[in-house]
Amino acid sequence: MKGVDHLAHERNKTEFDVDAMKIVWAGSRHAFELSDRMARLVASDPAFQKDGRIRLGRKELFKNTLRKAAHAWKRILELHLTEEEAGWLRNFVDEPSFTDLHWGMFVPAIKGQGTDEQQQKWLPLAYKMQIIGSYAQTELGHGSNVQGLETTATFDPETDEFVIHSPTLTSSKWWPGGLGKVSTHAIVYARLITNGQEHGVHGFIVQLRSLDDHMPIPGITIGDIGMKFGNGAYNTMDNGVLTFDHIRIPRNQMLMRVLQVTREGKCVKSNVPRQLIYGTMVFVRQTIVADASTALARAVCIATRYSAVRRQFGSQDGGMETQVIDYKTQQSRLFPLLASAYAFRFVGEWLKWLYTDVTQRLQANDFSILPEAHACTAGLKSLTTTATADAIEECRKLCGGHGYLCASGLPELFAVYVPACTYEGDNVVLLLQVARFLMKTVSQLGSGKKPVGTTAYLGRVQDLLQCCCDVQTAEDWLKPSVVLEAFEARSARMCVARAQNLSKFENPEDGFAELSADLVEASVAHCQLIVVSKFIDKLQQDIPGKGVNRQLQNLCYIYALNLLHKYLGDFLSTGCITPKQASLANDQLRSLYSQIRPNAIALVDAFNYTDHYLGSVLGRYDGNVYPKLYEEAWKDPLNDSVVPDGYHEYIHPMLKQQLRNARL
Ligand SMILES: CCCCCCCC/C=C\CCCCCCCCCCC/C=C/C(=O)SCCNC(=O)CCNC(=O)[C@H](O)C(C)(C)COP(=O)(O)OP(=O)(O)OC[C@H]1O[C@@H](n2cnc3c(N)ncnc32)[C@H](O)[C@@H]1OP(=O)(O)O
Ligand SMILES: Cc1cc2nc3c(=O)[nH]c(=O)nc-3n(C[C@H](O)[C@H](O)[C@H](O)COP(=O)(O)OP(=O)(O)OC[C@H]3O[C@@H](n4cnc5c(N)ncnc54)[C@H](O)[C@@H]3O)c2cc1C
Repeated sequence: MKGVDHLAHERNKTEFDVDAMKIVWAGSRHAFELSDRMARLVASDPAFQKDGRIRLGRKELFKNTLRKAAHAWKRILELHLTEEEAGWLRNFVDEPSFTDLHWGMFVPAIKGQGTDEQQQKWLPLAYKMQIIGSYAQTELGHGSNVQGLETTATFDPETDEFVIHSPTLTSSKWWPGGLGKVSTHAIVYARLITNGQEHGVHGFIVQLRSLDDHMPIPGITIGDIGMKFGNGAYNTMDNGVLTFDHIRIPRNQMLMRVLQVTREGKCVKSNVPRQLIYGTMVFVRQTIVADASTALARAVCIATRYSAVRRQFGSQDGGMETQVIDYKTQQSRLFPLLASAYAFRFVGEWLKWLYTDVTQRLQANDFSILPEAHACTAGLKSLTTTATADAIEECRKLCGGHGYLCASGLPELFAVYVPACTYEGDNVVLLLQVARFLMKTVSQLGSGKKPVGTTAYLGRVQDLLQCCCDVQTAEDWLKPSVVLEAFEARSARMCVARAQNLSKFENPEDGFAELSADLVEASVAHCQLIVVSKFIDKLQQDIPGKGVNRQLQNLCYIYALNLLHKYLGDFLSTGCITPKQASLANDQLRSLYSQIRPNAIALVDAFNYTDHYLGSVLGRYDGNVYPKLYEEAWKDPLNDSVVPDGYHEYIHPMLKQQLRNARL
């Protein structure tokens, strides 16, 4: 059987309506149609082809990205694409570029932290791309510790200006995307100083380059920070270094929604909390969670299709060998990743809803759920990006040797994805933020303050500390209430135990530092509970399409029970379940793998990825892996000549030398 036939055969086994699942995956029929149209538009446009990208040198690669970004912008204008359509188009172009920072951080920062007048002035310029913006927060010396940033913005009342200055080497802005070679402006985060007093870190709109000849404004030193991990990958982005030598900007270029500086240099606080200065990060972290499912689905799609095409061992009587997807070990590594892709999709959808809700409340001056929004975006960003980065590497291994070839698409996907564990907040630092939120919530339980939202379960902490898991058979693990209670009890018990340990310290900050590794584990448990509960919520919705809900149920339980298996130490040590119940969960997991198996190919087809987007010979829709892999090898520049360049200089003399030695 050829690879092509393998996948056709697999598709015939499907037990659910794939088209209906495509809509569930996309979020709505509208989102499906729109993303499908944009995917095809990009795939059919030769200007967006990606072949050979990994072989380009840095300069060529970067220029290629500039060309694509300009072409994308041209198409956006010609076709009058909406912001939503343009977002999809960017996704399928599949190449990090300065436009990400412009649309994803510069514009949102002005929207979130700028006053109405500032928005009226700057947004039209940004929307028309008459200026290009970056987000310059991180410095050489500090990234995580935002309050430790050293760049200063000192108000000069004589001229009604701020003087932006880099006082030390470590105060050099370092990392901002789009900054190195493209951006004309940036939101620069600096310590505000007025009348000799410090007022914390704030954002300032600073012009960096001339709009006429692109030369840096005098007093500004700016460039790219150099090559990053992997070929192609994130090297399409010009992450930059920037220093200021007493650069003057008008007073009205400080983003003043949170704090206003008057003509006299007086600071006047508005009614919005200081934390809103961090609002852009909340927005981007939310988009990163949605993107995690996209990247994970891509890797899983490649590994699943290839696992159905690939055969090793098991031939009987000269018959065909076993498809590697039929090995239980392959299933136990692959199917939880497939389930995670769906789980992250749904939690991403929910987080988007939460973010929209918070934004509306903020506009009405209701700041009550900002701490929860921060904890959820930080925690889920950390959880989903860590899991996705690990999963991409696991998918590479699931594809055996061929997974290591760039033609598999996996090395570049890994290299481009892995910094998501660091940017927008190091994943451990973010989990520590979640831990602070959880410990605060637990400490307030005694005062009668009822936790709400994702921490509502902590309000039932007494019950959760005492509850006994009600599982007697493997089938009992298919009850949503049972699974939910196990995850709630585990998280609640871990939180309470950490809080009790913390209370033993005289100084809470000392305790927090000493127990930080344990605290991070509690944060992970809490975030996993959120993902499981949002998946279960999804199952309660009316989901049309033959067999679709059944598949989603299977995936949901695979996600939850695999976590239970992986984090068994937590569940057993907190006494949430017994070893016998853990063993029943494992039995159920194996059964679920068998049920998912015939649907695996259709479940990845439901992602609706074009071959262009996947960029993988192993993950081709038609399964025609071997002929294409063979064809691909000959495209390598090393194969341009039969005898390699360097033969006469290095190989030939060596061979001759050996011949001479042999004669001696
Ligand atoms: C192809 C061309 C196409 C063209 C078409 C264009 C159309 C395209 C359309 C759209 C494209 C969009 C694409 C978008 C994609 C985006 C790409 C993103 C790329 C990624 C680039 C990366 C950027 C960055 O990395 S920016 C830098 C990020 N830096 C960090 O994250 C730093 C991490 N550190 C922190 O967050 C914190 O400062 C801290 C929390 C760790 C600090 O701790 P601490 O010192 O304790 O904090 P303090 O300042 O004292 O404050 C404590 C209190 O504040 C609360 N809090 C903290 N953070 C937040 C927050 N974010 N929100 C709310 N509240 C917060 C905290 O809980 C404390 O509260 P408490 O009540 O006092 O306890
Ligand atoms: C590809 C990429 C793109 C980026 N784009 C931008 C951008 O556009 N704009 C921008 O401003 N920045 C950008 N950044 C910077 C990024 O936001 C920071 O690198 C990130 O926030 C991590 O900060 P750091 O580098 O200071 O790490 P560090 O904080 O120095 O982390 C080093 C180690 O210390 C640990 N650590 C740090 N603090 C603590 C703590 N309190 N407790 C326990 N452990 C701790 C971390 O877990 C980590 O293991 C980008 C970074 C990358 C890699």
